[in-house]
Amino acid sequence: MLNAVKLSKIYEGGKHPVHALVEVDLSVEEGEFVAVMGPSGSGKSTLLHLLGGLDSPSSGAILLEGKVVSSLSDKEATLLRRRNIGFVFQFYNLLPTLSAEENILLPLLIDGKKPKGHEKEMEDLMEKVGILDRRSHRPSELSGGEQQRVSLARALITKPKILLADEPTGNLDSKTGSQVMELLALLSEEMKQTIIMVTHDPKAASYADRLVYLVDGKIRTELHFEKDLPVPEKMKRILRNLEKEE
Ligand SMILES: Nc1ncnc2c1ncn2[C@@H]1O[C@H](COP(=O)(O)OP(=O)(O)OP(=O)(O)O)[C@@H](O)[C@H]1O
Repeated sequence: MLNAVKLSKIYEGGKHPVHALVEVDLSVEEGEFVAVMGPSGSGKSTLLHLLGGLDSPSSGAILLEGKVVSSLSDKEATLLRRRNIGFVFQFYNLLPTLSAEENILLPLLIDGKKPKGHEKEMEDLMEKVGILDRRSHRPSELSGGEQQRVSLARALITKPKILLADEPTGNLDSKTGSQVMELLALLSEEMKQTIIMVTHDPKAASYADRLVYLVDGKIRTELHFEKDLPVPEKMKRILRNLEKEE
């Protein structure tokens, strides 16, 4: 589904160039749920931004379903993002004046589509993420967990090939965070949604199928979890890996 080949990013402009990513190779299968962890400054967000076409690499390539997407014009990259990539962020990024359902339909409007034909999809999605009874609420009338569910539905309304999540539980309490992670795991398992998630939280990472651990812009370790391995067992392995790194 998604391949990064010798992906490097150098930020120029400061006193010294920063080598944020150094020849990273990564292949993600359809329906796979990958967690990316690593110390602060190890290149996690840079990787996510490059994979999502928000920034371009200094060298190397990104292929989406075999097609090179890392050297597109700005216009092409915008269309690619709109139609193939869903984003979820730590602070939800919902528009405060719009209701939950208006927020969810926004990506379709931006893409010039009429929301009318998508009512059923939207309702199915709202039901799936558990906010159907909150459809008319504005973000300020929703809890953090509910807002994150709205932002998840908004990211999925365009049926993106890849869902990219940057610290999706970073602003949630532990219980609400676990509920959101259960939802992501369910989406990957049942809807074959491909997900790449950056997180600092070992518990959140334990819901993924694979952990990619970055250090100094390179993949230091990868843990592949067997299917159906319980979350607490995955967490033990992740914590063991973190101990080894520290
Ligand atoms: N726009 C930029 N210009 C210059 N340097 C940058 C820029 N963005 C990131 N960097 C640097 O690149 C390196 C990797 O940053 P990145 O944000 O990808 O790390 P991260 O692992 O996501 O960190 P954190 O966990 O703290 O969010 C860091 O040294 C950072 O200071």
